[in-house]
Amino acid sequence: MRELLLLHFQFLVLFKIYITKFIIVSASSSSSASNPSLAPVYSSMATFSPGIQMGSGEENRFDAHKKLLIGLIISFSSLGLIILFCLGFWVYRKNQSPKSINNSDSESGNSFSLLMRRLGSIKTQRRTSINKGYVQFFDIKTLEKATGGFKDSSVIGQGGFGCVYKASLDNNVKAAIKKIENVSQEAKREFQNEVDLLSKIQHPNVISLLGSASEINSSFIVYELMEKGSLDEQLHGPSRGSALTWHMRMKIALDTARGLEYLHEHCRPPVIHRDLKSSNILLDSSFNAKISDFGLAVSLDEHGKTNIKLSGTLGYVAPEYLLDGKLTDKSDVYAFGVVLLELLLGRRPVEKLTPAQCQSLVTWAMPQLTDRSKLPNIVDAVIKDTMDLKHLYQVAAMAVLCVQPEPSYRPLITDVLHSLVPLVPVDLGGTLRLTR
Ligand SMILES: Nc1ncnc2c1ncn2[C@@H]1O[C@H](COP(=O)(O)OP(=O)(O)OP(=O)(O)O)[C@@H](O)[C@H]1O
Repeated sequence: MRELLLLHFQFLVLFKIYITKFIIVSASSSSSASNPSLAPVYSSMATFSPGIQMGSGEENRFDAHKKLLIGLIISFSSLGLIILFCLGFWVYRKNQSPKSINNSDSESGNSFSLLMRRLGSIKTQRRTSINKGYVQFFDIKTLEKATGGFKDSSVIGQGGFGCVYKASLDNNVKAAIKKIENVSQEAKREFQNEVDLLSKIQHPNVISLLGSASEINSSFIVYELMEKGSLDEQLHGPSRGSALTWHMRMKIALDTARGLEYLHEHCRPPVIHRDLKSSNILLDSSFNAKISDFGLAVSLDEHGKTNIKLSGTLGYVAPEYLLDGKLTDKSDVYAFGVVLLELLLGRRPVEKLTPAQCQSLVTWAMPQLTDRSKLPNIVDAVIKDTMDLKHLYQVAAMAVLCVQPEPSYRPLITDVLHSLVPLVPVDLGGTLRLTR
C-alpha cells in the first residue's frame, strides 16, 4: 500500500515539474519575442520540453499568453492534487497509530478500509464504521424474518434488559439478536453505549457487532453468533463444565485476557468493561472466547474516573469500586480474577448459604488457595484428571493476585496474559500474538 502511494506521489511531482516547465517555456516564447536578451535562458530551460514551438511577433505573443494561462490553471490544479494526496497520506499514517480507540483495525491492519468506512460514516449517520464493511442498520421486518417472529424457541439467552434470539440473516449468516423491550432510559443509554463502542473496536476476542435497529418500544443489537453460548452456561449449566478440559479452560482465560488487554492497553482512551463475568464471556464453535456486553463499558482518561454510577454484578465488583466508586483498569482485573476462580473451582461467584445469606467465591476460596495442600481438594472435580498440578499452583497464585483488595497489588492484565501463554499448548493458541 505504502509503495503504491509513493509511486502515486512521484507521478504527481513529475507531473507538476512538467507543467512548471511548460509555463516557463510558454513564458519564454513571449518574453524572448519581446526581450531577445532572455532568449538563451528560456531556450536552455526548454531543452527538456520537446514539442513546444517558439514563435515570434503579435500572433506568437497571443499564443504564448494563452499557453501561460492554461499552464497556470493546470499547475494550480496539480498543486491542489498534491496537497490532497499529502492530506490523504497523513490520514493514512495517522490511522496506523495503534493507540486510538477509533483504530478498530489495529489487529487486522486494514487501515485503508477504516478510512473508507470513516468516509462512509460521514455520508450516512445510520452507518457506523466497523472492520470489514459497514455496520448495518437493520429494518425490523428483516430481524423478525431472521428469528421467525422472535418466537420463544429462538431464545438462546436472557439478559437484564431482554432476551437474546438466534437468527439466520440473508446469505445464511448466523447471528444473535438482543431485543431490549419497553426501553427505559437506562436501557437506552446502555444500548447506545454498546453500539457506539462496539462499532469502533475490533479484536478476535471481542464480540463483533453486525448491526442494530430501533423502533419506539424496542431496540435491537445484532451480534455474531457464538454457538457454544456463555462460559457461565458451560460451567454452571446442566453439563457442569464437563465439556471443558484443563487446557480449554486455560485457553478461555488466555482469550479473555487478550480481549481485556486490547481494551486496556491498545484503545485510547482505555476502555474499562465494568461488567466482566462468565455470562459475558461467549464461546464460538471451537470454544474460542470473546468478551461481550459493552453496555456499561466506559472510556477512561489516564487518571481514572470516580464519578461513574456504580454498576456491575455481585461477586465480580472490586471492593474499591464498590466502596469508593474508584474505577480503573484494575477493577476489570479483579473481575478477571473471579472468572479464573470459576474456571479452577467450578463454583459460582456468589453462593447462597441460606435464603438470606450469601458468600462470595473470593471470601470462601482465598484461605484455601494459598494453602498448597488444600488447593487440589477444592479444584473442580471435572478437571482433576486433565490438570497439571504445577500449572494449577501458578494459576491459583495469579488468581489470588488479581483479587487482592488493594488495587495496586493486582497485576496489569498484560502481566496476567504473559503468565498464561506458556500454560496453553501452541496448537490451542498458546503463543504471543502481537497487537500493533
Ligand atoms: N452473540 C451471542 N451468541 C450466543 N449467545 C449469546 C450472544 N449474546 C448473548 N448470548 C446469550 O444471551 C445471554 C444474555 O446476554 P446479555 O448480554 O443480554 O445478558 P447478560 O450479560 O447475561 O446479563 P446482564 O444484561 O444482566 O448483564 C448470554 O449470557 C448468552 O448466553
